[in-house]
Amino acid sequence: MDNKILIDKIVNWLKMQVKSSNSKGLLVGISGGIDSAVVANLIKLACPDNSLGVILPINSSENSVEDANLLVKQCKISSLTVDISEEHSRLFEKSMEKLKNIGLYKDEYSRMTDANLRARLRMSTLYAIANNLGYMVVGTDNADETYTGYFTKYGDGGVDILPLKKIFKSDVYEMGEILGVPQSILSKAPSADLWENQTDEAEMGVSYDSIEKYMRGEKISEKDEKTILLLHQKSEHKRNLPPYFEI
Ligand SMILES: Nc1ncnc2c1ncn2[C@@H]1O[C@H](COP(=O)(O)OP(=O)(O)OC[C@H]2O[C@@H]([n+]3cccc(C(=O)O)c3)[C@H](O)[C@@H]2O)[C@@H](O)[C@H]1O
Ligand SMILES: Nc1ncnc2c1ncn2[C@@H]1O[C@H](COP(=O)(O)OP(=O)(O)OP(=O)(O)O)[C@@H](O)[C@H]1O
Ligand SMILES: [Mg+2]
Repeated sequence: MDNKILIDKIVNWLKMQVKSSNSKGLLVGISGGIDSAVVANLIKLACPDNSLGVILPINSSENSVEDANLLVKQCKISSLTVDISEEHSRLFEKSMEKLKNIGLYKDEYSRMTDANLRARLRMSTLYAIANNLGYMVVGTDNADETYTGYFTKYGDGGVDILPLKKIFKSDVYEMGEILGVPQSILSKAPSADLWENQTDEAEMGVSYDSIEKYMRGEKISEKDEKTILLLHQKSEHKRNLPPYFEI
């Protein structure tokens, strides 16, 4: 589908979601990356007077905060910044200290523990703001991330609606270009920004290009196919509701 038409369709869908849920508006976390840049533009178009972008730095690089602010200017969305660096380090250190005290702490998982806590603290903060405003939290996960499970369960995955869930990353970029997203955001490598120099493709071990080809049924290398399948299988639980004991 033509990406201009896609934008109109998603904007209409967002308006319908607000109406059918009796919500007062929509908000999104703005990171300085392309997915949230596109979502911020879309919610501003759908709800010009009742949309909000929230910038949530956690010892984030100056560069990503700058890009987040640039994006706010570009799409003219109302915004606020809540720096939660201190809350993050306090909670992380306090809980890990308790684990250390009972001899259970595992240093090798420390980086991922810290990273996922960032995503979940952002989720909690977004919901605190959404509760107060009567808004819904809009997620930014795209088709590639959904398929590979490249998101934190109940972190950036903990949202009310997902406008990009079926959209490939390459189409998100094209939509970004059409919407006028700043060049610095369009040209940088996708990153969860959860630790220094993290990039999505290096961490997943496969390129977005291969993921999309695979999802379209096109031929890719055996190695990439194996990697994608493993990521998909390992993350199955994230795409389902929690299993429960049936009486
Ligand atoms: N089979 C199973 N059935 C039910 N639950 C299961 C389970 N296996 C693990 N779990 C649970 O899931 C947890 C692991 O899942 P999770 O906490 O998500 O953690 P995990 O999948 O290990 O890590 C999240 C990944 O997403 C990436 N990420 C996060 C945030 C944003 C972005 C981005 O693109 O911006 C990327 C991050 O870099 C990392 O690679 C376990 O601690 C356990 O609680
Ligand atoms: N510093 C931040 N402030 C507010 N929200 C954030 C921040 N970092 C991450 N998020 C939220 O988590 C989402 C997931 O991050 P992710 O990196 O997948 O998307 P992105 O940064 O928008 O695009 P890209 O994948 O190209 O980096 C973001 O889209 C955003 O909604
Ligand atoms: Mg990012």
